[in-house]
Amino acid sequence: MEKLQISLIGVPIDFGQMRRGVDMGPSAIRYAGAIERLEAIGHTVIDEGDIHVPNAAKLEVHPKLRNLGAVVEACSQLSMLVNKAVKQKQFPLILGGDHSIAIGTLSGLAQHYKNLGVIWYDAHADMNTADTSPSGNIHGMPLAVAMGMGHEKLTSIGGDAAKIKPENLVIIGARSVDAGERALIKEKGIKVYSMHEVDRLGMTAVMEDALQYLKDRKVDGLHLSLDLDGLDPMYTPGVGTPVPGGITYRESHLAMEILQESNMLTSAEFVEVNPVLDTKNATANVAVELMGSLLGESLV
Ligand SMILES: NC(=[NH2+])NCCC[C@H](N)C(=O)O
Ligand SMILES: [Mn+2]
Ligand SMILES: [Mn+2]
Repeated sequence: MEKLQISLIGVPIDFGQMRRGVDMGPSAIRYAGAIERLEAIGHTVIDEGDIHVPNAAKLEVHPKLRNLGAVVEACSQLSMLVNKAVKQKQFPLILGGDHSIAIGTLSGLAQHYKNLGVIWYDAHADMNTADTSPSGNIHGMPLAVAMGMGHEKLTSIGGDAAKIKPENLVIIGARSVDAGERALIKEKGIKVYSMHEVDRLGMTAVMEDALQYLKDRKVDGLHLSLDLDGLDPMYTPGVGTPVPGGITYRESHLAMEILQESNMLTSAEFVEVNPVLDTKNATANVAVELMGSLLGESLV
């Protein structure tokens, strides 16, 4: 296995939604031993620390985009850091924070990867715009923004062009999809392995199929965006928008191991860990264990 230079970037933001506390996610994941775990595999970790997240109350507010100004600021900074890491041939590993940060991550990656593949491991499709969102929460919008849809202040971070192509995106674990998102998935023909497919085909087939699909698309990089609410809340209770009937702990490790074996992965992010809602840091612990499987830990 290739030993990586991992650029670890924390994004302590909870402005993309309403449950306070997810801004403590990066600390919780660090306390759960992320760095030690990655170093034990043989990787080098360059810890960039946490980016500065400005006070939302002092920045632009928008009736349908909660804390717009703060999210734009944080994502712009993150985009630059991710871009810098990729330029230096490092592997960006981003710790959230709520899922709005993926706007910054994908923007930074898109400066380099012109045909980026994305695996979105999540109970949700995160593909709303201000017009379709039931909540006004930007953490439910990053995929729409990355495809070039949504408020100009969000879509223009790191350049106006769309950051990902709809046909290079694979969603795994979906089970709570809003009407507007469903319409967009249909319209764009986006590949979704919902819980139905996970149950029916099993995780091995889902992952092998997903990776073959992305290989056929000739992607030049592969990003994993893992929302801890993709797993069933019995394993990861510390998330702001839990949805029952999720992916199991074992299926998730298997998915990470298959991703590792593929040798395709070029970046990853772990989001929505909310210590305030967690029990004994269980969710951060799962995040770190999954990082281990994803980045080459072996059982024997
Ligand atoms: N990253 C997340 N946990 N997203 C949850 C989004 C929930 C819902 N679809 C919304 O737009 O508000
Ligand atoms: Mn989610
Ligand atoms: Mn999400």
